[in-house]
Amino acid sequence: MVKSNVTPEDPIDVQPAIGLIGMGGMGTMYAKYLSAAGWKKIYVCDLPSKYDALKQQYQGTPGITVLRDGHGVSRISDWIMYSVEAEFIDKVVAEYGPSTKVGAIVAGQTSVKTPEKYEFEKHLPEDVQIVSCHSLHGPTVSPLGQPLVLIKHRASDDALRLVENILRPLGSRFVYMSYEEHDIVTANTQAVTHAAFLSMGTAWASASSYPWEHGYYVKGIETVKVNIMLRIYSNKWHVYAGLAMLNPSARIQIDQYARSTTEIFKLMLAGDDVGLTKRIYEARDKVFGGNGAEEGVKHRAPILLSEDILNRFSLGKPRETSGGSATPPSPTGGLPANSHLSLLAMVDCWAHLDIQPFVHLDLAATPIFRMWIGVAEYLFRSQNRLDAAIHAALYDVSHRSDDLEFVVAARGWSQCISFGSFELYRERFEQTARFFQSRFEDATKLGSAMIQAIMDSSSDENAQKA
Ligand SMILES: NC(=O)C1=CN([C@@H]2O[C@H](COP(=O)(O)OP(=O)(O)OC[C@H]3O[C@@H](n4cnc5c(N)ncnc54)[C@H](OP(=O)(O)O)[C@@H]3O)[C@@H](O)[C@H]2O)C=CC1
Ligand SMILES: O=C(O)C(=O)Cc1ccc(O)cc1
Repeated sequence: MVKSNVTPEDPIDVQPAIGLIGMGGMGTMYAKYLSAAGWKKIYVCDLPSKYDALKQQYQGTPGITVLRDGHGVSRISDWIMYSVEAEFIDKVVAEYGPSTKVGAIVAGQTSVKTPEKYEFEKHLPEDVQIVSCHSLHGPTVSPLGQPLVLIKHRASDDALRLVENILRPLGSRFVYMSYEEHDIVTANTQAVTHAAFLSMGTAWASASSYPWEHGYYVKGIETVKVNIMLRIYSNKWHVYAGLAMLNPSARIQIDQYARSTTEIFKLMLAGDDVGLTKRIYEARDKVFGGNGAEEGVKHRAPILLSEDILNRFSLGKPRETSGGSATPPSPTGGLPANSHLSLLAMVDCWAHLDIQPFVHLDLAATPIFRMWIGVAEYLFRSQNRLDAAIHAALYDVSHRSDDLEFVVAARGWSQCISFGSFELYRERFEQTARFFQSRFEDATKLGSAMIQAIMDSSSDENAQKA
């Protein structure tokens, strides 16, 4: 085996042969960083039908050799990563797994690990080691400082060291988990968070309303909601479908999210002031402070930037509101009061499932999850803002039609995911995505800048603490 403490500065004949099967968003990102670091033997492939185009694309790129298919890559590589759709992992590993080089180490980049583990165990030869991985961010986000999960499943310590050394140039933070822990954590963080944003998008699209156009969703945390929703719908549908439908824990979390949304909406319709306030306060205390919350949660610095900075990333302009500069600042920033049903339901859902989002935040947060907790925290840690949301939920009907659409959408997504049909999921996703398509380019740029600003501000804070 290649020595585990190898670096890109070592001569080519002692460097590991790195294999990448699947050259979509994630495979391409890994190829870029590993080649730039100086690894000199990187073998890549996608489907054989894309061989010529890929060869053209990588002509002259240092260290990268394009091969026709996964057999070629598997036969010569010491570390191989499958970066293909989770839906196809069975077929792809069944085909190329048996060609894996004797003693090689195999990984998958799939966002859901239960099927990957099963297929690796079924199709990889006994002498092959398994150290899987998962970058907890999309391909357009810089990997620097982001969590990169490593799963030492069937491997020696030396094999793990070698994988760490191969991947070090990404600059990510290694997080160690088992296959099983991975799927529980990502169901708690990604799957249920995506359900909220998918539902927002479907609700707005069903109401034929661009949220940045009528002036309700253009400031502060509304900006975050809109930008992240657009970011998700501009990504590949299969990424979200796979992690929601193939992860055994995800359906339970997504079902609870729909249940929380519906039950809160019923309390709103009934005008049940006491019942709604009790329910929301109990959830708040459990997740953000009070009985049952971790001590550290109550004292940590907030995640989000100031409202003024968030406003810079808005796709729209606020509606003119009455009242001049003498008007005192309102908890809603002068906009019609929003019930923030999506957030009330999120915190209620975390509370019901005994999920402690801040524990996941420190361990394995994706940028989107980090921002979603930030938004929830912004609302729930301010008594004024939370009370304004509860008051709006009960007595202000300006957002009521959006809330109704949201309830229907959340239930619809949960039901779709429970059916487990990729085709149905794709149709739902693409129907909403088509409605927003014209703004994807702007939203991707704004969203990336917003994510970077939030990441930078939290690393500044950490640096100050250190
Ligand atoms: N995008 C994201 O934000 C993240 C994704 N992931 C995970 O990484 C994996 C890849 O995702 P991503 O790169 O975004 O998806 P892409 O769709 O961009 O890339 C997957 C690539 O694999 C190709 N492929 C399919 N079958 C084969 C095969 N038999 N041999 C070689 N290549 C094949 C696909 O071709 P074709 O399109 O023709 O099917 C496609 O080019 C997924 O499992 C995803 O869950 C993990 C972290 C983040
Ligand atoms: O940050 C998120 O949740 C994203 O949407 C990007 C993403 C998608 C899939 C992954 O496996 C990891 C990250």
